[in-house]
Amino acid sequence: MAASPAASPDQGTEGTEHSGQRIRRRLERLIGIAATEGNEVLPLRNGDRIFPAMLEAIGRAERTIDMMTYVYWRGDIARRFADALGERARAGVRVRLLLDGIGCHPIEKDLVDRMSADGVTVAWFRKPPYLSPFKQNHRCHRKVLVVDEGTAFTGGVGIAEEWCGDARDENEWRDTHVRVRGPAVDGVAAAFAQGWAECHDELFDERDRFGGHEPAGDAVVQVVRGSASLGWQDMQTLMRVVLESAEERVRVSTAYFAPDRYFTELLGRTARRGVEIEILLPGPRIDKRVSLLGGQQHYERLLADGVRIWQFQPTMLHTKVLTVDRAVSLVGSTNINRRSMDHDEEIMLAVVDRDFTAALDGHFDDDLRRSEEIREWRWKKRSRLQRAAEVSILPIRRFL
Ligand SMILES: O=P(O)(O)OC[C@H](O)CO
Repeated sequence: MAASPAASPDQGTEGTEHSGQRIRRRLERLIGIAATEGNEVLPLRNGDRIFPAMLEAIGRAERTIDMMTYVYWRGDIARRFADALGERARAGVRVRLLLDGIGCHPIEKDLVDRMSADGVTVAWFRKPPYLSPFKQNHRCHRKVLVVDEGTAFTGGVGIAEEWCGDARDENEWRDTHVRVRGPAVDGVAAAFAQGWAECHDELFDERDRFGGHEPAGDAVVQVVRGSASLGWQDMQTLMRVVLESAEERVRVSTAYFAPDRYFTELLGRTARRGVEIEILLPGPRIDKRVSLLGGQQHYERLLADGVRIWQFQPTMLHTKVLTVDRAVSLVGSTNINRRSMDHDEEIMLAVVDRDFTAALDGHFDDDLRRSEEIREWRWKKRSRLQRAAEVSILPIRRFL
């Protein structure tokens, strides 16, 4: 792990290790997926660090590149990825790119044609209109890159100009991605394989070696995949277990916060039993105001329960990160909304690592310095227009 550790003011090393181990075992038993040891997980903050790391890994690929994304839009960065993937395909690397049929709709068609001509196998995930209406609502929201079965990336970043830069102003979105090395790469690769299997006949070939992984670091990682479901699903269990296990502090930073009644109540209940709950959300620069409204209907209740809520001011906040008790971090594609919990294909890494968690908590502290807290007394005095807007989205809240 490359992050600089921050000593916990409230909890010593032993305490965080105990919390981490307890949450790890609960997750293993209740989700049924073993965590792996010996991983290196490197946090990457904003496009200035995320994109060079991804492009570097692509450039070094010798055998296989698998990439899936919900967002592949436009701009110079979109062309740079297409060039990098195409160059490797021309060099004989097997390159597979899975694009969500709705999320990636804005991609330039000639980029897709160019990549295909270079030998990249491009597949579309549930692309309308050749789709049953029952499937339209279930999108591939995962962002995954796996290179040579040994290096993986996941997190919130989309391949588009909006994500370039360092969150300095409204044109540079704030996001967090991670690079993973070690046995947890298999779980990330499986998240790609699940989507690919649905869209393409060939799942693997002789270029996949299926070798073992050398230890690459100290982090314990469980890879949790979420999939559309009518009933309870693993992503919901993951969130429920970490909230119910938290003893000291939970920090959430999420692009889209519109939980259902169950998770709203669970957040409130967790705060009422004395756990500090801090939620960081986008503010005036949010790209989808309707999503903000979906969460704002819950603010009054959450604030009354003692939950603290901030809104990030400079630009769109697009992160999907949660830390618990300075011991465990969740990072991946999952927002705290119904789309991520009920409808879409998601991936989240549960990372049991004190240093990694300290690094993400440090990012959170930095972000708070550029955020405004929502105060309960002021929120109660919000305008009638705002209240009416909150009510107006109720009929569509289950799709947010
Ligand atoms: O769904 P997210 O969180 O990946 O965000 C992508 C949005 O469509 C951006 O507008």
